[in-house]
Amino acid sequence: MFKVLVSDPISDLGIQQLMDAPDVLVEKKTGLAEDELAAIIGEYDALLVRSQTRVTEKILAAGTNLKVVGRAGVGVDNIDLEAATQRGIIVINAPDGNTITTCEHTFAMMMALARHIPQAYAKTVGGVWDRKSFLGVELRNKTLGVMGMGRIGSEVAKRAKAFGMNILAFDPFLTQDRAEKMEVKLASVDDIVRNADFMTVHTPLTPETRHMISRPQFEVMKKGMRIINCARGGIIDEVALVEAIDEGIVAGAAFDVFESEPPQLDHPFLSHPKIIVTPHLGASTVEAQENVAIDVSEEVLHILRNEPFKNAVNMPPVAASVMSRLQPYFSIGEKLGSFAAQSANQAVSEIHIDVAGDLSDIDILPLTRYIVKGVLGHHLGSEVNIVNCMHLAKSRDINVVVTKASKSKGFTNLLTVTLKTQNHEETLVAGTLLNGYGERIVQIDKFPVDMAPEGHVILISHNDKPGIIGRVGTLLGENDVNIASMQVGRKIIGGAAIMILTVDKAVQKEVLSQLTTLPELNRAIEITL
Ligand SMILES: NC(=O)c1ccc[n+]([C@@H]2O[C@H](COP(=O)([O-])OP(=O)(O)OC[C@H]3O[C@@H](n4cnc5c(N)ncnc54)[C@H](O)[C@@H]3O)[C@@H](O)[C@H]2O)c1
Ligand SMILES: O=C(O)CC[C@@H](O)C(=O)O
Repeated sequence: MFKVLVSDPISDLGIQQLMDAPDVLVEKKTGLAEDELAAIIGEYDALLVRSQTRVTEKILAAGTNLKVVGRAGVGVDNIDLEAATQRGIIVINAPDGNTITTCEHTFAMMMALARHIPQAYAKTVGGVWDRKSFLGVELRNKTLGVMGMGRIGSEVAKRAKAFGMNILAFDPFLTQDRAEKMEVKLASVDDIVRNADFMTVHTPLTPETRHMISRPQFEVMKKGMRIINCARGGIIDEVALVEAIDEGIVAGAAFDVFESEPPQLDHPFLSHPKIIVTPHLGASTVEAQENVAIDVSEEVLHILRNEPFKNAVNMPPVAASVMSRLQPYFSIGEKLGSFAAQSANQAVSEIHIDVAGDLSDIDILPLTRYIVKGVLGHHLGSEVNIVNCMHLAKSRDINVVVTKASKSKGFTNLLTVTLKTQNHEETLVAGTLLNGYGERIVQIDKFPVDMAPEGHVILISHNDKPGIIGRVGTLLGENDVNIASMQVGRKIIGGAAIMILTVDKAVQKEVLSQLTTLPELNRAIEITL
């Protein structure tokens, strides 16, 4: 039974599928301090948060059973990603579910800012009928600068067009082609600052975007600019903004987010007549909260059940079309890695992965990860997973080298894993998926073989001499080891050979030792797949 802790308020409807899952127990404990959460997290396999819980290194270190942290939302700045990656904890988010909601909030803020809605409301309900102080501006024919044309920025631009606005857009990944398709004008930060009437930011907060609008930008800014931030506090320099409003450069600002949340009571935004604020409500609609909770619950279930998942923040994204081609090879890839690691008898210094066949034209990094996980998993056990395997390999000075080729010896795809040791020994295992037969190992070192990689395998190296197969069979029989299948591979008659036996149960160490005392037999090891 998997235990899932929900530590922030998350829509019940959204997590219903987790609550209904027969193999999952969901517990809700919100408002816990770091120490309280660290004290109990060890019991849980998954943690579900919104933005309130700070998932710190301390909490992740105490989460000895933790496999996944799910963030019901986009931003993961409340989660220590590096600490999670080092521990092999997958961090997933729900990037799509609140896009429209946040875009609509941005629009609500822009319109409220243009027409002074909050200030006018406050006066009206306070008994003052003031029609003079709140002269607004139209959006039509105004220029809107959008910084960050990702999911939310693009939706904002689309709606702004419907309002008759002209759009200047800046995003390092926005091409001229895409800008034309979206009917926006590609611009620089400087163009926007100098020419827009309204400006809205939709970037993540990164070292590069932190204070991307600060004193130097305010100094050249078009007078009367109105600024909206429904992305992350800190993208716009709060202190410089207040100064720019007071100096008459900026006409007003609408902020949903703050550099530090919640802001202190004496934060200048809270009392400034030209600044309107909401308490990080961008994603707060019934629909968005359900969407993100549904998305994140689905992913958590996949991860707990060892099923393929997407949206892992601490792993590079992979297009669905690429994933569907790679996925069938994950299991054989991991088994090849594990087989090679069990077969190598020295510390590994390099994992060489060769992928030949029709997978050679796509990015095979996810498959590489499964193979590396297979190699490291033999020694590191459950500590290693596809999130931390590359990091673990690097931290152990194990070089991962990947090569690709289009020719694959007649197979649709042939995966070859070669482990190199510091004293230049090599262990090679190659495998494939055979139509109608499933996973096969087709080569071990220089020997062509044909075996299904499963269960307990005894791998013997010997000299190709008469009688050896009989002696091995007799010894195993005497020790109650039942042989399910046997294969022998050799390159030349009488030369070096290998014998691969699949047996019904694990073989005792003493039996393997006895095997090595047989004449002409050089090595006998057990490999479990
Ligand atoms: N207020 C809320 O409740 C709320 C809700 C959802 C998302 N958000 C925030 O909104 C922001 C945007 O979310 P999204 O889902 O659109 O993300 P996204 O990843 O789809 O888009 C972000 C875009 O910013 C661009 N970008 C990165 N660095 C940039 C730079 N230096 N200059 C210009 N553009 C840059 C990226 O190329 C990308 O296109 C994020 O910060 C997210 O955390 C806030
Ligand atoms: O309401 C929330 O959980 C925060 C939403 C938002 O900031 C996000 O990053 O998804």
